[in-house]
Amino acid sequence: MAKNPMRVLVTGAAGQIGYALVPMIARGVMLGPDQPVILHMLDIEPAAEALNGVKMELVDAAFPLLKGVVATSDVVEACKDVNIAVMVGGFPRKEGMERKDVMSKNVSIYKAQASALEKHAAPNCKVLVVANPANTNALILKEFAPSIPEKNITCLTRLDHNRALGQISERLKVHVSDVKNAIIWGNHSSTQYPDVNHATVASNSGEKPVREIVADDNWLNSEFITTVQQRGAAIIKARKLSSALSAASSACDHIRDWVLGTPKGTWVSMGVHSDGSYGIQKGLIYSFPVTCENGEWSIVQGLKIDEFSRAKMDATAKELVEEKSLAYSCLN
Ligand SMILES: NC(=O)C1=CN([C@@H]2O[C@H](COP(=O)(O)OP(=O)(O)OC[C@H]3O[C@@H](n4cnc5c(N)ncnc54)[C@H](O)[C@@H]3O)[C@@H](O)[C@H]2O)C=CC1
Ligand SMILES: O=C([O-])CC(=O)C(=O)O
Repeated sequence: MAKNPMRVLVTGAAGQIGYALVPMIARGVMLGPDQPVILHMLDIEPAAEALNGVKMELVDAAFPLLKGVVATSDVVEACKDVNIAVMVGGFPRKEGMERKDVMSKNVSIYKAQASALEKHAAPNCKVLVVANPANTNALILKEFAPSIPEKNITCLTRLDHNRALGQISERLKVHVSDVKNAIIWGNHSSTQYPDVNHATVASNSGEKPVREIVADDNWLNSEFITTVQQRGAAIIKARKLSSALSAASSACDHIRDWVLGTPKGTWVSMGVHSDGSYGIQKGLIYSFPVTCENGEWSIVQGLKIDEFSRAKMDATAKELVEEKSLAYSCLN
């Protein structure tokens, strides 16, 4: 029997990530090839004409899974009964800025949209915050939408996770799908800690630790980490615009794995509210390794953390604590 359509909200849908993301959702990349969708697209009034253009293109593309499109600048209409909310709306950073430099413009959006989601989204709506500073926007959304369960509010660090896999695959000249279980700890910022201490590479003789196969701790502990941390800035330098197709694709990966589950033996990175695991302050939205099953994520437990990792995990947590107070000062 055909499934009922799921309603998927994309905010900032007239922007560049939105433009890459909505056709992926309409093609089934996010929720699977047998899951019909109704797209809810929100943007601000000055972008209404462009948003309508995106809607026209969605109609023109005749996607079999797309059962309806709502294009609006009314946040209540946009949030009505949505099952998934992908929060992209906001302002991207420009060359030379850190992601927290867009804080004052973006956190107020997340405070305002929190109550609309809380009041009008479907019960158990899953929320993914993409707009920067992603962890802190998600934290603000969580704090101003107290009736949405904490476990339903996440932020995107899957792009960083995929970047880490990509760098290892380039270095080893193996296919990226043969590399797994990297971890992004912490903030989606330049303090994030890309950790490959538990990552593996598939080979003819089974899975081998990335550290053993790369056999260059100096590279793994320095250049690899900074390349992943600075990849967003490198894309901005090259494109004069921040990453969009990779962000859209990673947002689909994040929701797909959350809803449909992670493959056995594989974990992914998600920004989720901390329950105190690995000594990270409770309540922060921090990126952890997670597995997903039956529509729920859980933090992978029991990984051995060495001194080098501990210091980096704490440094990025400290930045999140500082961002939280900066966010509240912007809201006052
Ligand atoms: N977490 C991650 O991995 C990544 C996050 N980002 C972030 O995603 C965000 C969007 O990036 P782009 O699409 O490149 O930017 P963009 O500027 O092309 O699009 C953003 C859209 O949001 C809209 N918008 C602004 N205020 C809004 C509001 N109150 N409600 C609804 N829509 C609103 C704008 O009108 C615009 O159409 C930025 O904050 C960017 O830094 C970008 C790449 C990766
Ligand atoms: O770097 C930026 O500003 C955009 C972003 O978050 C990324 O590409 O990871």
